[in-house]
Amino acid sequence: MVKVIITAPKGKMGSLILKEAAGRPSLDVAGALGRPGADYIGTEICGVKVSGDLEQIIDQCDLVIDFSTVENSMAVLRSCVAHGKGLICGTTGFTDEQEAEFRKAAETIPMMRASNTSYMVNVLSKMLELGARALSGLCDIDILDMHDRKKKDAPSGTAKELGDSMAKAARLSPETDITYHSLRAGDISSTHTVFFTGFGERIEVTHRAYNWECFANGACEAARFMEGKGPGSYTMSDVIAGEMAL
Ligand SMILES: NC(=O)C1=CN([C@@H]2O[C@H](COP(=O)(O)OP(=O)(O)OC[C@H]3O[C@@H](n4cnc5c(N)ncnc54)[C@H](OP(=O)(O)O)[C@@H]3O)[C@@H](O)[C@H]2O)C=CC1
Ligand SMILES: O=C(O)C1=N[C@H](C(=O)O)C[C@H](O)C1
Repeated sequence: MVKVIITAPKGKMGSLILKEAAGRPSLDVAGALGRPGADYIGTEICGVKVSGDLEQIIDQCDLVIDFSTVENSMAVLRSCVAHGKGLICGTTGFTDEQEAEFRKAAETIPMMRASNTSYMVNVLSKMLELGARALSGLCDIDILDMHDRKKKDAPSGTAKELGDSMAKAARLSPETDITYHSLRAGDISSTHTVFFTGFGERIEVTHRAYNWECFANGACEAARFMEGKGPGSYTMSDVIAGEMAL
């Protein structure tokens, strides 16, 4: 059983992950980390005590699951490195320098950076690699991500990851061969469409999340996958590989 600490227990993602993880026999939720000073610090959510200080509780876990803010995630990363704990980070919007710090950390701790933990999105990514390999040079490739008006980052982390994996598979540049578009409006839940646009014809591939449960389920699957793993960089592709026999 993996002992986890879950951050942001009042956040849209953190609250769903906590609820899902608390009901899974494969996970033991050892604690939750809330925003210091928040009125819910010291209370219990889903039967789990919420602390405002990771240093006080981190030794009780094997792994931290963090879907919060860029600022908090950087602090969580440094704590995990200092204490030799694993980390699944689903937060998006990091700078290139911050992403490099995650990669460096993977030399000493088990690390999973995953901008999208939905099983279907990670299957979609494999399908898109095939599309990009078959169609590169024959069409334009565009990615449109649509999210609610409160989302902080654009393009989404998913759009960037899908672009990176297509570019790698088809030997393209993710910056110059793929174009990114973002719409932030109302309460749209995560929607990604990839357009392969030729002349006289076009392919559009879309993933729509109706809510955030697919991401919470995937985060818990990822935590189960991380059990017993040593230092290194792991991805959702590794998590789904067993299920897809890839
Ligand atoms: N990888 C994936 O599959 C997915 C990733 N995401 C990403 O996850 C991140 C969070 O998204 P979402 O849940 O929608 O955002 P929310 O705004 O709902 O949640 C952010 C949470 O961070 C908490 N927080 C802020 N500072 C701290 C701190 N110092 N210590 C502990 N908690 C803190 C806030 O606490 P408080 O409530 O007290 O303000 C809040 O609950 C985003 O980057 C988003 O893009 C989202 C969906 C799926
Ligand atoms: O903020 C969100 O909602 C989501 N963020 C992630 C991203 O930036 O790709 C994953 C998913 O799209 C939901």
